[in-house]
Amino acid sequence: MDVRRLIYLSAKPSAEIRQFFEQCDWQVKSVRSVKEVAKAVDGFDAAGGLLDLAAGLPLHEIEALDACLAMPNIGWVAIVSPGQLADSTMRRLVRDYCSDYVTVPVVPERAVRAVGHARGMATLAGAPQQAPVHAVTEGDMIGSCESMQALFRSIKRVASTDAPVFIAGESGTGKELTAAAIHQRSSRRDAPFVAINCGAISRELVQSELFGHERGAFTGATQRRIGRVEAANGGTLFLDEIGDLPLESQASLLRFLQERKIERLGGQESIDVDVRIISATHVDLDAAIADGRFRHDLYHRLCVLRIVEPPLRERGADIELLAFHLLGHFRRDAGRRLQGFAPDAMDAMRRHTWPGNVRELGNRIRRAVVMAEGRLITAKDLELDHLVDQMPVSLNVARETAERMAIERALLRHRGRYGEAARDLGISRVTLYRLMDAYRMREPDSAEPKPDKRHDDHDDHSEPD
Ligand SMILES: Nc1ncnc2c1ncn2[C@@H]1O[C@H](COP(=O)(O)OP(=O)(O)OP(=O)(O)O)[C@@H](O)[C@H]1O
Repeated sequence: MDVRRLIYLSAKPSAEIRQFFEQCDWQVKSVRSVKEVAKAVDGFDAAGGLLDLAAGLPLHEIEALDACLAMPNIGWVAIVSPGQLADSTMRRLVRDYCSDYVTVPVVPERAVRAVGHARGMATLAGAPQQAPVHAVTEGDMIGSCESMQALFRSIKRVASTDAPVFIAGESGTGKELTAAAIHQRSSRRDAPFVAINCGAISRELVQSELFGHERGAFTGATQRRIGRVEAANGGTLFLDEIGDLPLESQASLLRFLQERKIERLGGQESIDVDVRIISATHVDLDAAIADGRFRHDLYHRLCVLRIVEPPLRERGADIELLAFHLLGHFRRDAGRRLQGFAPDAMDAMRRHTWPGNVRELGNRIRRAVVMAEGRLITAKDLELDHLVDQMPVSLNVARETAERMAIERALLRHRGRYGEAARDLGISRVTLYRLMDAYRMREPDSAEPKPDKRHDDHDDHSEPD
C-alpha cells in the first residue's frame, strides 16, 4: 500500500493534529527545525508537508526555509494565524512554496484534505529530470563523449611528466580547468597552482606581474613584490592567453624557460624557480608567428606536449550533461522548484553552435534560472527560441507540447486545483485527468476522478483529496 508520509514542521506540534493525521493513515514525522526536514525525507518519495508558521519559527529558521521548501518532493501546506499573511515574508513563503494554507484554529479534516492534495501535486512533479547520460569527471570537469574521454586520457598521460603543456581551444572550452586537472594529478599537486591571464594585464605591468619587483624599481613600487612565476615555485604556472603576451615579455619568459632563473625588476639577484609551465590560447598562434607577433622559439619551448580542447558543439549529448550539471549548480541559488528543461530547450541547445562554449552555456542557464516562469526552462528562457522556430515539428508533437504546457501552467496558476484548472482550460475534469495520464504527468495509479463527488465551488481554498 502507498505510504502517505507527513513532515510536520512546528515549534509547538499539536497532538490533536498529529493524531488526526495518523487516524487517516498518515505516517507522521514531527520535526522542530528546518535542518531536520532534509533528514526526514529520503530519496525522492513524495511526502506531504505541514508548515506551522503560526507557532512561530526563530529568524534563522525563517531564513533557511527557502531551500527547505524548494525541495520538489514535499507538497507543503502552511498553518497561519489570522493576519499573519499581512507580513510580506510570510506571504511570499506561502505563495511561492505552499499549495494551500489553513488558518488557526486548524480544522484537522481540512488540513488532511489540503495536505493530501499537496502531496499529490508533489507526486506529479516527481523527481527533477536527470541528465540522460552518466557523467565522467576529471577534476572539476565533466564529460562523457569520446572527445572528452580522449581529453581525460591526455590529462592523465601529461600529468605524469614535467614537460611544458600547450592547450589549444576556443574560448570557454575549459582550458583553465584542464590545466588545474593536470596540476591536481601531478606530483606537484601539494604546491601552488598559479593562473595568470596574460591578456588581462596592461603592457606596462606584465614584466612586474610575472617576475616581481624590488622596492623603488619604478615610480609607485613602494614595496618588494613577488611575481607570479616565483609564487608558483614548486608547483604549476598556467599562462592563459599566452598569445597576448607582449614581445618584450616573450623574450623574458624564453630566458626563464632556458635558465630556470628569474630576476625581479630592479633587482640584482638571480633566483632559482622550479615551476611546470602550462600555457593556453584561443588565438591562432601559427598566424601570430607568421605575422611576427609571437616568437617561434618560445612557441617550441611551450608546446612540447599539446592538448586540444573540443568545442562544445562537437560534444554531442555532453551538452545535456553539462546543462543539468550547471542547472544543479545555479538552482541552489534560485530557491525555486525548477525541474529541468522543456523539450524545446533541449532541441535548441543541440542546435545552437555555442561560440562561447561551456562558459556561454553557464551564462544562459544562470539567466534562465532567474527568468523562467514555469518549472521547466524553455528555449525562450535560454534566449534560444529563434532556433525553435526553424525546427520541423509534426502536428502531433506540436499539439502535445502545447497541451502539456497549457496544463502545467493552469495547474500552477490554480495551485494544483484540478477543477479550476480544467475550467480555465475549457475541458472537463475527466478530460484533464485523461490528458495527464496520456502525457504521464501524474502517477499511473493516482486516484481516478469522481466528477460527481468533486465540487469546484467550495469556499474552502483547499482541494478535496
Ligand atoms: N567540462 C566542463 N565541465 C564543467 N564545467 C566546465 C567544463 N568546461 C568548462 N567549464 C566551465 O566553463 C567555464 C569556462 O571554463 P574555463 O575558464 O576553464 O575556459 P577557458 O577555455 O580557459 O576560457 P578562456 O579561453 O576564455 O580563458 C568555467 O566556468 C568552467 O567551470
